[in-house]
Amino acid sequence: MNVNLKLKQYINGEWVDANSEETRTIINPFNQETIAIVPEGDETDTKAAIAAAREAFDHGEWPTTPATERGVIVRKIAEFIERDKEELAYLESLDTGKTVEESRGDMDDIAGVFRYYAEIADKNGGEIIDSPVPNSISKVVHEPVGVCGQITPWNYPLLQASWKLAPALATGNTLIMKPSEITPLTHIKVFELIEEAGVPAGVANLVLGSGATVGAELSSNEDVDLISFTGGIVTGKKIMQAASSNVKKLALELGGKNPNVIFADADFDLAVDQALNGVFFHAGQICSAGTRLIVEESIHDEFVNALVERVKKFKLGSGFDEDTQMGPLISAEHLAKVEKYVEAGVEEGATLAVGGKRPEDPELQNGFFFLPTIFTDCTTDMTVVQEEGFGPVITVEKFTKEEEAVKLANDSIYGLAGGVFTNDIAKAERCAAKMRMGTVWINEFNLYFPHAPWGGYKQSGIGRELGKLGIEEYTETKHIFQNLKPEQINWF
Ligand SMILES: NC(=O)c1ccc[n+]([C@@H]2O[C@H](COP(=O)([O-])OP(=O)(O)OC[C@H]3O[C@@H](n4cnc5c(N)ncnc54)[C@H](O)[C@@H]3O)[C@@H](O)[C@H]2O)c1
Ligand SMILES: C[N+](C)(C)CC=O
Repeated sequence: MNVNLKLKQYINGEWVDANSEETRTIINPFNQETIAIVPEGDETDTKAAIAAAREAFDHGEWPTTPATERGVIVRKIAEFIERDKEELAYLESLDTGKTVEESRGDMDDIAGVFRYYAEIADKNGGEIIDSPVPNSISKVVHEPVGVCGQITPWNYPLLQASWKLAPALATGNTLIMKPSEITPLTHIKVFELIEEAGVPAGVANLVLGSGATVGAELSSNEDVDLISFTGGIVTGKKIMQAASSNVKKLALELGGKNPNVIFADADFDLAVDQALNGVFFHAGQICSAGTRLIVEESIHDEFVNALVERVKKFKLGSGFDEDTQMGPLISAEHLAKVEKYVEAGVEEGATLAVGGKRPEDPELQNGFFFLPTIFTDCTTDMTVVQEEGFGPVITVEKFTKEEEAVKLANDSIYGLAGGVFTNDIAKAERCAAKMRMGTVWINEFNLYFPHAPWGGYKQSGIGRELGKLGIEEYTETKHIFQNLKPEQINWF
């Protein structure tokens, strides 16, 4: 596909190179070929973008533009994403290695997010509340927070960006977006669409560059009012510290080590299928991947055998081949991390049921591939059970009693998501009520949509994206009290 992309940063309505003129080469994780050379911005580019966003917020029209008009513009972005879906899906797969079919699904989801926030942009108009004071009006209004820094990861580049861009724009904020330095292509494209939709100059800015420079400046700069971050827990903690500089509002969407509890009375084939999908989709590089299987002892062996048989038949390959089920990992660095993680599992005594190494297929040698891997005989104290590996690796633990399954599921510093498979709905509801996670799926795994909030308990994060709560992250709430018959107090 021939794509005509600007390959620049977007600051104050202009497409610009990095101040330093430095660049970064973006590579295809399937074959390590160069796919683009983009500007490598730094603190100076970031400061310029923050100044533009500050000016647009403090003196521009966007924050006071009627919400209905902002909704029209956000809806246009959704329409342009639908119009350019093939191009966007192509760029996302080129950049991340995920199958193009999956990227097409992401683009549908992304357009849906912009549509959802376009629809509710003008439905957050505040309320009149009962005042205890006679002859007074007491009203609550919602206002944009101000200048927002937004930082996204490489695994779902544009999807995670849409969860931030759409509500921020709909509510009248100005923003600076920083994508992961290794997957900037669909961000660039969507900023072209933001410009085409008529978002005024300075309102939405895109700075490309590393976390240590651009990300750190966004997090610590006192002209930024809010920082919304999606990424790893270690980075999240750094951002939390940096954001204390001016007590920024903070939204953190961090990692997960997500349990999937399979009871013996579950629909067996459904549970096997969803367990595989819940982990190996996008080669396990999903925050909510159900990498921690907790299986009732009476079906454990049969369940593991069924998983292994299916895993052996997976087709690894280019995301652009129609029969590919699983693409490569994102980078050489990440592949090395996953290998080390698997080595730790072996050293700690887990049994390797399948996978555990790079594939030997000659066609895959230039890509960052790792075989789908299943560990059995796992216990909660193991690194592979506690840490987020972010690769195609399942650990399997056994349980005999419902309370034990819930206890295992909750034995984690994370609390992003989890699943329960059973045909006993009362049991499923009991487990869901006790599982300490932002999302619990019953007889389903890894489903998300714009109307339902997304976020983590415990160290999986702070705040919520999507749904009505997703818009609240981008608004301040103000109480305005008006005395219609003021009287002197005469105290002093
Ligand atoms: N909870 C969710 O919804 C969700 C969704 C997707 C990914 N994730 C998590 O993201 C992680 C994988 O993504 P990753 O490897 O890109 O994460 P990462 O934390 O390494 O990087 C994420 C972003 O932060 C930037 N960054 C790095 N150091 C920074 C710093 N000091 N200050 C500011 N920004 C900095 C990076 O450049 C990148 O843009 C996983 O842990 C995954 O679970 C969570
Ligand atoms: C939030 N989600 C599931 C879209 C991507 C997580 O990595």
